[in-house]
Amino acid sequence: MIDVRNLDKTYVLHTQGGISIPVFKQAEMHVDKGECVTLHGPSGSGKSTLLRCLYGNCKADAGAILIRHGDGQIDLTTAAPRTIIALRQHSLGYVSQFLRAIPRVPAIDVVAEPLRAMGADLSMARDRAAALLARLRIPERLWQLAPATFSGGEQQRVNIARGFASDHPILLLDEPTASLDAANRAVVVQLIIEAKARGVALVGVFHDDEVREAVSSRIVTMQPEVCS
Ligand SMILES: Nc1ncnc2c1ncn2[C@@H]1O[C@H](COP(=O)(O)OP(=O)(O)OP(=O)(O)O)[C@@H](O)[C@H]1O
Repeated sequence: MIDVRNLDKTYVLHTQGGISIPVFKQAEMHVDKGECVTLHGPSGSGKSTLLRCLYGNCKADAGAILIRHGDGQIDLTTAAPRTIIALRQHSLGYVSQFLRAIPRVPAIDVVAEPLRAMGADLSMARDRAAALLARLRIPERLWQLAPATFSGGEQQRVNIARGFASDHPILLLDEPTASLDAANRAVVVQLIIEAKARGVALVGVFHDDEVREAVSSRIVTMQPEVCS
């Protein structure tokens, strides 16, 4: 589902004297259906950067990122913006660390939106959204409110519900359990295990050791590049 080949990434800080920050060189990764591959390594080793590259949010300097899309594959490093939009609509989901929702949209519609974009009808998408919000213990009285006033953990659970509501065959998870208590972490672990069983290919960063142990099919260890 994902094939990363010889990927290089260096940030260049043009506004700070052109300083270079090498992040990874010749990175390789392969993810099959039904696997959860975990990126692990010290702070600053490039886990979030690699995830952002896999979502097309960060441009690599060299190499290829092949993503399964329908019957074919798309190389994210060379794909046109409209191809990346189609890929995100149908094939590639992403749970970021923080919820970025359109203001004034009720939580239930924030969660239902990716399913609607895939063509689901409104009542089916809202039913699925409601089931996930309930599973993630968001009180029903909040469902019709916009998440802007929710607590950090509530916003993150809305974000997770949104990621798992759609049926993307690939799902990227950037520290989805960071601000959750033990009971909610357990729900997220269960959602990941169920997604694997459905054949979803997942790539995640999990700082919590127990979560990592529970969900990982394989762990890819990243080391910080040393500047010379
Ligand atoms: N937008 C950016 N511009 C310049 N440098 C960046 C940018 N984003 C990340 N970096 C640098 O790239 C390196 C890798 O950062 P990244 O956030 O990918 O690491 P990480 O392994 O996810 O870290 P953490 O575990 O602390 O979240 C760091 O040295 C960071 O300073």
